[in-house]
Amino acid sequence: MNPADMFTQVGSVIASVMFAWAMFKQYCPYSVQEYFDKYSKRAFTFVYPYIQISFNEFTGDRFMRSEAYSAIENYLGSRSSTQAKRLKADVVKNSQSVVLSMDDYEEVADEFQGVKLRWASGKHISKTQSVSFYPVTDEKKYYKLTFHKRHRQLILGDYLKHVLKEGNEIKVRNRQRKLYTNSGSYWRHVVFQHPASFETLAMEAERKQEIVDDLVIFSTAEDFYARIGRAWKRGYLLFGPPGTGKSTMIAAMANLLNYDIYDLELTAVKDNTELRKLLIETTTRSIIVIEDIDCSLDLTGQRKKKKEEEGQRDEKDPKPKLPKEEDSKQSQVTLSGILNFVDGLWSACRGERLIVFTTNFVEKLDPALIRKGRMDKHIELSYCSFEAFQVLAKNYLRLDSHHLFARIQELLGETKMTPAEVAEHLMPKTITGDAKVCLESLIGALEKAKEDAILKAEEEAKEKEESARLKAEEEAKEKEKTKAEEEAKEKAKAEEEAKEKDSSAAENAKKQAKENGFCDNGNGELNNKENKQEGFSH
Ligand SMILES: Nc1ncnc2c1ncn2[C@@H]1O[C@H](COP(=O)(O)OP(=O)(O)OP(=O)(O)O)[C@@H](O)[C@H]1O
Ligand SMILES: [Mg+2]
Repeated sequence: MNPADMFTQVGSVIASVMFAWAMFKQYCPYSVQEYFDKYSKRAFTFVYPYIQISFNEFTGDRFMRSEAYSAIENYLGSRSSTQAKRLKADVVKNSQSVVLSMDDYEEVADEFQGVKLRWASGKHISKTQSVSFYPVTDEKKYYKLTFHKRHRQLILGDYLKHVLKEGNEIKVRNRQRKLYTNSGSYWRHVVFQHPASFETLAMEAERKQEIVDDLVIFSTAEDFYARIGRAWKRGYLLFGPPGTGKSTMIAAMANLLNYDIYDLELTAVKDNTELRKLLIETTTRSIIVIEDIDCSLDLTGQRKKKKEEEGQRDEKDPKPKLPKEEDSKQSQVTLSGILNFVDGLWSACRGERLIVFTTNFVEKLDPALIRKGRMDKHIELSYCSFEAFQVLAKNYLRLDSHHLFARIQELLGETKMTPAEVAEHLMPKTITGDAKVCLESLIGALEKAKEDAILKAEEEAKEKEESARLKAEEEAKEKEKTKAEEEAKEKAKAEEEAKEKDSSAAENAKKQAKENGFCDNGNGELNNKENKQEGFSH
């Protein structure tokens, strides 16, 4: 048979089969067709030696993107770039790099422990159109994994675990980190691009290393936390005066661990329920930050009576930004709400999270809030030491040593200056960026700060002396006054007594006179009765 005849015959066979199929579809009852369909698929599966698994892009009814799907997408990215012919490109990491993934209806092969398998991408186009308030996706993408059934155990176990792990790692490496802030009960985000790092953080090297080790140990200790039955969370309390690097350290932490930041503004949270909702929406590998927790809420006073609070709050204390519960309908977050928030985080949310509180006044916080177990590590950030200054000098001026360093070391030992202030003096002062100018400016500022501190101390001592003198004077005056009062009292008493004595003497004399025959003439004079009688007779 020549090829032309063969093609003609094959063509006529195909045409006949298609005609028969069309007739079958047209005239056969629907139930029979369904029955036929079901059993033909079963017969096919019986002889077909491969297993297929589909991973859909969306799962659940809330249009949640499947974590498995995105992990597979990342995992297949590197394989697609070498195998697939049609690729999709996406820009990540602050527009600095391009990530490739396979386009729809592409196939790539993979190998795991000598077993060959195939991944294919595809999509279902939904025919139903629903009118909805929310955007509806008509395409439902999926990845399909095909492998021989004799490798079922290996693929369903180790291989899929390996794909998800590697995919998630790639995702973390490629993702643009985000800085979330809450506006009411929702989180809004921007791309997080803070250049702070532990290398540039001005701090004693030993303490810095301790913090870095603590963070790294935490981030790699998933199995440890699971073994000891603790949630994979850690709380940090950063405290110290303004400008000592608390916020900078948080950014450095996020950069070190590749975490997102959730900056929680408590004053914008309506109540405890809203707080809980925000917490639940946070994602894994993130740092939840509450800055200036002492100002956000009057957390120290919530357990005390209102009057006590008002009496105890002095002028130096920052006023609570948040009105009290009864005064405000805007925010009713309470200390117990915060405690539940932290404990809820510890128990309710899967995955690794850090929670960081910052404060300028650690002594004002309720001990319950910062106890170990809630805030595991307390880190004090204080005034600039010479070691911290050396880090700043290296960062700002690229200087390891300079003859002016000795004077700076001496001055830093004698006066207090925050790293923020020191850093300000190290900013370029001339176009040529002369380091000496900066160092001299710092020395000038330190000397002035020292003088000011001495003057302040003298003034304070004077004020103290003056107030002691005034107090002594006041006390002496008070003493004199009491003495004079006591003397006057005694004098009055003596006079009273003398009067009483006189009057009783007069009374006695009167009595005596009466007894002797005298009477009172109404003028206080005593007349003899007999004399009177004589006068009448005349
Ligand atoms: N330890 C430090 N190392 C490097 N830079 C620092 C350090 N401390 C402060 N700075 C510099 O000072 C600026 C202010 O620091 P930062 O905002 O971290 O202070 P803070 O402790 O959070 O202050 P506040 O209590 O007012 O929030 C930063 O932009 C940073 O450049
Ligand atoms: Mg800060």
